[in-house]
Amino acid sequence: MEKFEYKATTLPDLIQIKPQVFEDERGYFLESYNQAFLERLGVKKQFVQDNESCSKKNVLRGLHFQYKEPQGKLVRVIKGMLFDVAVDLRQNSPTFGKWEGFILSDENKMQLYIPEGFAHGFLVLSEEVIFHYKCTSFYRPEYEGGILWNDPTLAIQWPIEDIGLLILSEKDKKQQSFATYQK
Ligand SMILES: Cc1cn([C@H]2C[C@H](O)[C@@H](COP(=O)(O)OP(=O)(O)O[C@H]3O[C@H](C)C(=O)[C@H](O)[C@H]3O)O2)c(=O)[nH]c1=O
Repeated sequence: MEKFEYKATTLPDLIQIKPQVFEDERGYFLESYNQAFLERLGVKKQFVQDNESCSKKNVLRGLHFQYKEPQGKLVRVIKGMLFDVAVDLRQNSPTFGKWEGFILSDENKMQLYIPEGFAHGFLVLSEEVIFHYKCTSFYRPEYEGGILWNDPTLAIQWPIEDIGLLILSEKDKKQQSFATYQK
C-alpha cells in the first residue's frame, strides 16, 4: 500500500509529496520520509543532513542555493503555514528561470522534493513556522549563492500582506540579481 501521494509540478523533477496520515483517538502518525518511495520517484541521491528552522510571521528566507555540491531538499512544515518557492536555475533546463510557489502547512502536510540546481526560499504566513528539511549534500557556506527575493526578472508573486513588515536577514537584503546567473 503506497503511503504517499505525489504530483508533478510545472518544473521538471520538482515533486509535490503528500504522506498518508493515520489518525486515531490519540492523534496522528505519518511517515515523513521513505527512501524506497523517493527512489521510485527517481530520487537516487541519499540525504546526508537534516535541518530545522523556526521563523516568525513575515520572515522571508531565501532565495538560496549551493553552486557547488548543490543540495536536493525534501522540505516540510511541522508547525504553521508558509509560501514555499523553488526556482529552476539549471542552465540547460527548459524552465530555467521559472519559479513555482506552494502553500505548505501543518494542515496540508504537503512536502516538496526540490532537486539540486534549484534556488529555494519561503515566506512565513502564520504567527510562527517550524520548518524541517533533508539535504542531499552537506552545508558548504563557501559555495552558497543567493538571488534577491524580489528580483524583477523572476517576478515571484509573494503573498506579502504588508511589505513594511517583511523580515529579512542582512544577507538576504543584499542577494544578487538573477541576471548574475543568466548565461
Ligand atoms: C543553512 C545552514 C545554516 N547554518 C548556520 C549558518 C548561520 O549561522 C545560521 C543561519 O543560517 P542562514 O541565515 O543561512 O539560514 P537560512 O536563511 O534559514 O538559510 C536556509 O534558507 C533557505 C530557505 C534554504 O533553503 C537553505 O537551506 C538555507 O540557505 O545557521 C548551518 O550551520 N548549517 C546549515 O545548513
